[in-house]
Amino acid sequence: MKFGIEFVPNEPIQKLCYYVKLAEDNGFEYCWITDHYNNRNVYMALTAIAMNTNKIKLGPGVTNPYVRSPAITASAIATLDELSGGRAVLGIGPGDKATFDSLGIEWVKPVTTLKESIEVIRKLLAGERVSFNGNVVKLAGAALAVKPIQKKVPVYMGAQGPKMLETAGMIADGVLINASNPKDFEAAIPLIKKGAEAAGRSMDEIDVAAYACMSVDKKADKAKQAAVPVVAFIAAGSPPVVLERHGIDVEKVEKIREALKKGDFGTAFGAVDDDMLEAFSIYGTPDDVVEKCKELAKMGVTQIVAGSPIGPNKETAIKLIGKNIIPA
Ligand SMILES: C[C@H](OP(=O)(O)OC[C@@H](O)[C@@H](O)[C@@H](O)Cn1c2nc(=O)[nH]c(=O)c-2cc2ccc(O)cc21)C(=O)N[C@@H](CCC(=O)N[C@@H](CCC(=O)O)C(=O)O)C(=O)O
Repeated sequence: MKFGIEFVPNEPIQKLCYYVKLAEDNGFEYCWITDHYNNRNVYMALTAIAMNTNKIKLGPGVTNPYVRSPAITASAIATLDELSGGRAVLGIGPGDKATFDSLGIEWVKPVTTLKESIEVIRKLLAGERVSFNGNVVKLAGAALAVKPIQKKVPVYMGAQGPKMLETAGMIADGVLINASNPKDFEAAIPLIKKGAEAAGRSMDEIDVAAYACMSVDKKADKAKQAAVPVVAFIAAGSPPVVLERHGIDVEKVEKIREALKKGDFGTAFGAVDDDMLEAFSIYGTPDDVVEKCKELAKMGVTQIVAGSPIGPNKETAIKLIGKNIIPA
């Protein structure tokens, strides 16, 4: 099992560099930085992290082809790969509607847009002069003047919907799935497999990553409390099919949604119950978390990404994961 770590760049980048270096020293292999316009810039964060680390692979987890043209993403990834000595990975997904609404961007054909974007990004990174007349993506003789170090920069897709998962199986080197519970992978992996088989690929070529809400502490209850706020947002953003899969009380989720909209975090977090915590996070002592990681491995997960909050105390949690969970 590979381990990754996710950070939202919503705190000073110098702090992120410290945490990622600590994660690298504790055996984490991947660092994923989320990409939302309202947080610190993803590529500036990745640049600083690349300059402060030596081994950990790093990349956006995940960017999207709407806020930046695929050629700009290809240029950023080639630059990151050169700067990091060949450690860049590209995590790219369809982005989210709320963001595009606030930016006045039309969310055109996400599956097609992802497919075409990944195709042209790969061509640009391979040093080709690209003319492409797709349904969505158009290029006329575009080429990069910067070459990545890696012959083939791994491309991971952020995906949750069935078509997106199938597409990831067809074209991606990895899939980053925002989920923490084996039931979600029971549903997702057959779809990825279907896409892989349709493209004549084997599942061995695909790194299936659980992009999980994780909270680790020596005290289980402290870990549980720290997971509550993140789980509230996940529950509120989960489609009905996911709530049903986990038998989550829809009324309680509606209550959380309304409270979050009003900024009433006390009510929202107070409505988070154990079913939601089980469904949408991996929390507890290192031993608890090892057991949950083993269950995910049995489902076919090959990378576990420790996502927010990581633990009540990030530094302690990173060390606990490095010492007790990664080696297990
Ligand atoms: C578009 C959407 O795909 P989805 O994968 O479910 O999107 C949910 C999330 O994956 C998406 O919002 C991600 O960008 C969220 N996301 C992040 N989003 C961000 O904006 N920033 C992040 O940092 C981020 C991180 C992240 C990490 C892991 C992860 O799994 C997701 C992450 C969807 O609705 N898909 C459906 C429908 C697809 C569709 O639109 N089909 C249409 C059009 C077909 C076509 O496009 O050609 C049709 O059938 O007509 C499906 O897959 O079946």
